Amino acid sequence: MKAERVKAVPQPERGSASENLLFGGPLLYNARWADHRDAYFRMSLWAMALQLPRLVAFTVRLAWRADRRAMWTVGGGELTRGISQAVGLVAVNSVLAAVLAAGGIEHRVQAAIPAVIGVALTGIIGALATAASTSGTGRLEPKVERVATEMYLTHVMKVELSAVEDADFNRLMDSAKIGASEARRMVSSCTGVVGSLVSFVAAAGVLTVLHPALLPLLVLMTLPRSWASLRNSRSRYASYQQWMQHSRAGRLLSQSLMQTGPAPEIRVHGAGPFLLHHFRGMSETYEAEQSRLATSNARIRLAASALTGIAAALTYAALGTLLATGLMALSVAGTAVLAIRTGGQSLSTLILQVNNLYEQACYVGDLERLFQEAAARAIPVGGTPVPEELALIRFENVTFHYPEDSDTDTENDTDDGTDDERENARTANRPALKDVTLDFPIGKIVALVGENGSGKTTVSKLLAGLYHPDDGVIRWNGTDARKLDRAHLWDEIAIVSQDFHRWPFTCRMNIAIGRPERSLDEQALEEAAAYAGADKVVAGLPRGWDTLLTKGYKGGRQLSGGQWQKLGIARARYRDARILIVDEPTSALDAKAELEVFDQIRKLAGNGRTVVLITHRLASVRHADLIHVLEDGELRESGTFDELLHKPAAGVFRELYEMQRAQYQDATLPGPRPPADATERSDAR
Ligand SMILES: Nc1ncnc2c1ncn2[C@@H]1O[C@H](COP(=O)(O)OP(=O)(O)OP(=O)(O)O)[C@@H](O)[C@H]1O
Repeated sequence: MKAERVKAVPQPERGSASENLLFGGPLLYNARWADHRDAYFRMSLWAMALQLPRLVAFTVRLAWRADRRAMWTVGGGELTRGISQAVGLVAVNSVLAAVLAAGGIEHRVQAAIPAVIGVALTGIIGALATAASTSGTGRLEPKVERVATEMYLTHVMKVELSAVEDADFNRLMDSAKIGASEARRMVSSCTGVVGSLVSFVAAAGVLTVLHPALLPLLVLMTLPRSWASLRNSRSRYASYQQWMQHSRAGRLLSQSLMQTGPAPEIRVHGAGPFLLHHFRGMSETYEAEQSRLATSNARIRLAASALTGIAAALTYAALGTLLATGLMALSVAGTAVLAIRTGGQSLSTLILQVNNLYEQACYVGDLERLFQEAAARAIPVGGTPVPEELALIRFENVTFHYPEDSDTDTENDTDDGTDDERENARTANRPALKDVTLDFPIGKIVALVGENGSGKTTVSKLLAGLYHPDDGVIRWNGTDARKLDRAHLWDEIAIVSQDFHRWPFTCRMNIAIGRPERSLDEQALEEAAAYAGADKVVAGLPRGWDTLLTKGYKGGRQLSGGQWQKLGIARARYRDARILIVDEPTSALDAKAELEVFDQIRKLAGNGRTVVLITHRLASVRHADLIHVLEDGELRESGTFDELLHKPAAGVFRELYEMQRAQYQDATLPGPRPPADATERSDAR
């Protein structure tokens, strides 16, 4: 495919050529979305400043959880450092006062000695405190990140599937993930703030004692830079929020070039240069945003520097006036200059650290928000236990829509949209299941058949408790599935979905992960593998059960699609649940393996388990106890294989079956394949 030309001047609000071509439109979170949904964009600096203490407290709680001792070391170290700096400044003042006093030089030097010792001691104490704080921070930071990440993962792991599929929740997950690592950095920013605050307070105290007018001037000197830093942090954060989806898509492109999965297709289809070209296109669009940010930041900094310069000139002019008018002694002026320098430095560090803290707090705020959002969308814990003597699961008038993106523009639904847009909106809002009533008798094989997109997998996902109906109810022996304890419900279910996960672990773990809480049971593993025909796959691997099933790692092996499918079935078998859902279990299997698998599935139902079989191979559902036929999200017919085939008026099932049968009837065959040795003999002749 010929690559599209990427626009020289990217126009983010309309989307770059790459975004439009590959992702169907701009990937920015737009202002409308931000206005309505993200309070942080509407936040003034003042409002954020009010939030800051709460977010600092949140990080301190994380640090407390991670390592209390290290936290005390850091806090104590920073406090000691600041105090020693303050005492040092007072000692310097005493040294200067003694040296510049009247009298003989010998006498003056002697008088200064205790203060000099004080300066040295405070220096040593300050250095020791800094060392303690540095080592404490080094210990604390990785632990805080680990604790924050663990909390993040724990929350994410517990949300409903609908949240995981939601674009807004994904955005929050992205931002909060950064929050977990920013929490780590926030620890050192917090310690930096404590340290520089104490130093500043010390210098400010000394300065106020020297002359009260000097303190406001010192503060004035640093105000412009504080404003500039905070403003820049805020615009960086806002830009990140807006461009996050874009960056994720750019990473997706670069990662596809590095991953083993798409590697063969990328090579054979020559998609590499195409992807690289669009990676560049996406990056260039983002670079334009970064340039905009840099220019705006530079302008703000320049204005702030000019204002700081004016304030510094004012401060030193005031000091000169005090000195010239005799209102301040020379020794005091010397200390004042030192205090202004120390105080100024502390204040600059303080501003830098507060600025860091502010930026980090924005992300940590997202982490906190994720915790709240995840808690609101968490899978409920507890409920009615699943009935012991389960006889029937019934769908009663079930209607279900897949959750829509909250960012999806419903304006398309209005009269202003084009016909295509209205058609798209209509399709997007169409229910995946419409007023479906059907039964799953326990201990039987129930097949779900129908054309692509007819709703078979959706039925199985609702049955598995991954979603709840919008209308109607799913009853387990009469109890609404919503009321059932979801952990119990899932305990009853094993699922082999069409895209079951191929774990990049050993062969053993790829099956054992079907029941991760159970300690490894080698015999059960062997049985599950034999059940699915995966025993031959294991036997053919260089390290048997211990073979790593992923390419790109030392000793890693890749399996064929059919071999993977056997492992997937073995995994579900190892789970040993009462209800087994198999979605296209044999699509990648050869004819012999397919027959064997269906035979095994039948035997399973014979042992009192329920098998829900989703397949397009209609001949394979011959032995099902009950077949449900779906079309466009609606149940068209139900019955046994014979009932559906021999209905007086042909239904969907018979129509589909006839089509498949016709494909085989066209072929005229000369006879069965002769035995292998007979073929060889005839070839020899
Ligand atoms: N996660 C999802 N989010 C939104 N829509 C979905 C999702 N999964 C499926 N759909 C839509 O729901 C409808 C039913 O899909 P479903 O996967 O249940 O069909 P199916 O009968 O299993 O199809 P197939 O035979 O192709 O596997 C389709 O229109 C599909 O596009």
